[in-house]
Amino acid sequence: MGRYRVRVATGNSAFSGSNNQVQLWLVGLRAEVELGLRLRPARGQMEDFEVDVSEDLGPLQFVKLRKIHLLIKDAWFCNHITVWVFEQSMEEKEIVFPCYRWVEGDGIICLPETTAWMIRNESQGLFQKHQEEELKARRTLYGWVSWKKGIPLSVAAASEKDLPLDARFHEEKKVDFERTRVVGVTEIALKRLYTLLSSWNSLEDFDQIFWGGKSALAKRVRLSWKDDDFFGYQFLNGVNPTLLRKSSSLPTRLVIPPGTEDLKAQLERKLQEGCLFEVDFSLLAGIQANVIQGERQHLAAPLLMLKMEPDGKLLPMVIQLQLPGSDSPVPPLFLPSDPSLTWLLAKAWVKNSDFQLHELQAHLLKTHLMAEVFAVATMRCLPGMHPIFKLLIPHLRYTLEINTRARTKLISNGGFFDQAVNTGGGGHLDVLRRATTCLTYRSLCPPDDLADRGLLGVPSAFYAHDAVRLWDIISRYVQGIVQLHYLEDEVVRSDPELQAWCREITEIGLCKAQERGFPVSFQSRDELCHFVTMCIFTCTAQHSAVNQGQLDWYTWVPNAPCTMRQPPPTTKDVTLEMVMATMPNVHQACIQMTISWHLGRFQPDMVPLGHHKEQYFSGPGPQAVLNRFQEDLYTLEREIVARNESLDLPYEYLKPSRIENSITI
Ligand SMILES: CC/C=C\C[C@@H](/C=C/C=C\C/C=C\C/C=C\C/C=C\CCC(=O)O)OO
Ligand SMILES: [Fe+2]
Repeated sequence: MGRYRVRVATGNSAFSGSNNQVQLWLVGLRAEVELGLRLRPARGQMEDFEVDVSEDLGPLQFVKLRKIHLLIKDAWFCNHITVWVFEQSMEEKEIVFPCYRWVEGDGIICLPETTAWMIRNESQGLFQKHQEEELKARRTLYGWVSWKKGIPLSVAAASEKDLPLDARFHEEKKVDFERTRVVGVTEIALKRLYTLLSSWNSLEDFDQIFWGGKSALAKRVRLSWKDDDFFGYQFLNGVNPTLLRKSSSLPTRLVIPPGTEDLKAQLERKLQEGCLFEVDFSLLAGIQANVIQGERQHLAAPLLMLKMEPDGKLLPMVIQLQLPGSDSPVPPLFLPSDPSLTWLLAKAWVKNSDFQLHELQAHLLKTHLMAEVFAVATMRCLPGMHPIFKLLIPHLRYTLEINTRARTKLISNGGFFDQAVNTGGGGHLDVLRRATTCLTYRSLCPPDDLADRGLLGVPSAFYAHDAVRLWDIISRYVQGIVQLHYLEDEVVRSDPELQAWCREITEIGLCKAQERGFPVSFQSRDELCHFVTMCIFTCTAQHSAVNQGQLDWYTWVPNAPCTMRQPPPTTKDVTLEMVMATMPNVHQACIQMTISWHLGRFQPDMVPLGHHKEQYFSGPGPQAVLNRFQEDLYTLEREIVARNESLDLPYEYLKPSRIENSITI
């Protein structure tokens, strides 16, 4: 018995309130009581009321709530219920029941109090029963589907409309996304009209469409894209810093033609000096090129060799556009000393190839699709009261919807890849399949990946430096939360939901990825922390590193052509006509500009890394861990700002204030 003050907190997004009435129960260890209220929750409001309860409820464990509609169902977004307990001769006690979900229909929803997982063994099985019922319902809502064979599984949803309401964009996000889509459609139409009667036979003609959404750096790209140091810089700190690696030997595919022995000597000297680097696009070899409006497109599988200069500049030394083969046992090598248009076209082929592997491997597969596997497995295996659910859920916001939209608009039949990209038309799916077969756990963990690629400690590798710093900061945050909940390794080993989550990711979502280093169980807190750190890093920092740069590096189309309309050159005699016949046409270039702007622009409702408002945990312990996380991020922010001040090209993509807390675009 005692007096209770109850606070009902409603979400702040549009339509979060409800005209339906809400009924509440307090459920204690010894009894439960219906509060007899009929509340109409209002958007953004916290509504308090007090009740005297005659029964002895015992320690509160749940709040149950139900929305009652007379005529019209009106969904309600409940943030949380907070209860203050006034008991005789005891100071007031605050108990929080997190929700952060839509309440639809008229079913009863059970909200465990925030520390339930820690006391689950003393609750006469009440929490266990709740967890089982919750996961049963979630497994019905969140199903797996194989969208295309040979790539990670996705959420079962033909379009975003099929997703559960809790996975959908909130109104503000949806309106913004649709508005910019309309802007994009309009922009493409206007550019087509504007260029209908104009020429398209010089590189400067791309200026005719170089308006609309673009950044200051995009304007710099337009001026500097032909420069070799600007070209090389992008493999270190551009939109795709994932392919560059330090050479440990001359690649076997690099067949040196007779008469170019001095090139071989230069390469070997740079190798000996430890400053030879390479980017190998062999993954593209043999991929079927797209046919766009009846016009066959073309693909290459380049190898690029670069040298790291003492001043930190990375300069291209040689480009081989195709693998040696029976029809071309000694493919031509293109050099900086070649005629300028020849060398420019060879570099354009490298950047077109980089566009393919960036968008499909680094961006879609290694961030979006990985995050989707984490999201579906989390919803299917971890109950809301589980500490790893609480840790991860803020980093999974909106991901299922943006990925579903990508599958229906970008990489679908007739989508933008089919309309304007030379791996479109089905080749893009083969690239995804090949990339999936070489997707290792190590490649998703920067300390391992950058060590394997020889990029640790390289002064001008700003992505590498910032990625390792962020990994360490996120790792400390994860360890802080894990150590509050798993007091020893045995607790990890004996947590059935956690072990099921691990298996569901590796064996189901990633289609038996244990052969590529992914775990099928966690044997220690360290193993758990490493994996969860990888999840959060992938969903936040890594996506920021490979998504934001689309606006900067892809809107000046010649810097990263989305398609190539003629075969790669086999001689050094390249004319401007050949270059312009190869580069994307007006329509393809307009699509590239618009999509790059749409996907790379700053999201208006973005939540910066570590600054989500939802409070899934309560108490001083978790709050101190989150505070430390935010402090560490702020320290890194200041470090990066200070470093960037001395740079001609500041590296901004891993500035914590620019990293979104989840993959939403
Ligand atoms: C290869 C894709 C890489 C990563 C996925 C990407 C997510 C994209 C998700 C949705 C984008 C879908 C469509 C774009 C929407 C509008 C574009 C604007 C205008 C297009 C004109 C038109 O609609 O005809 O990560 O960011
Ligand atoms: Fe993205």
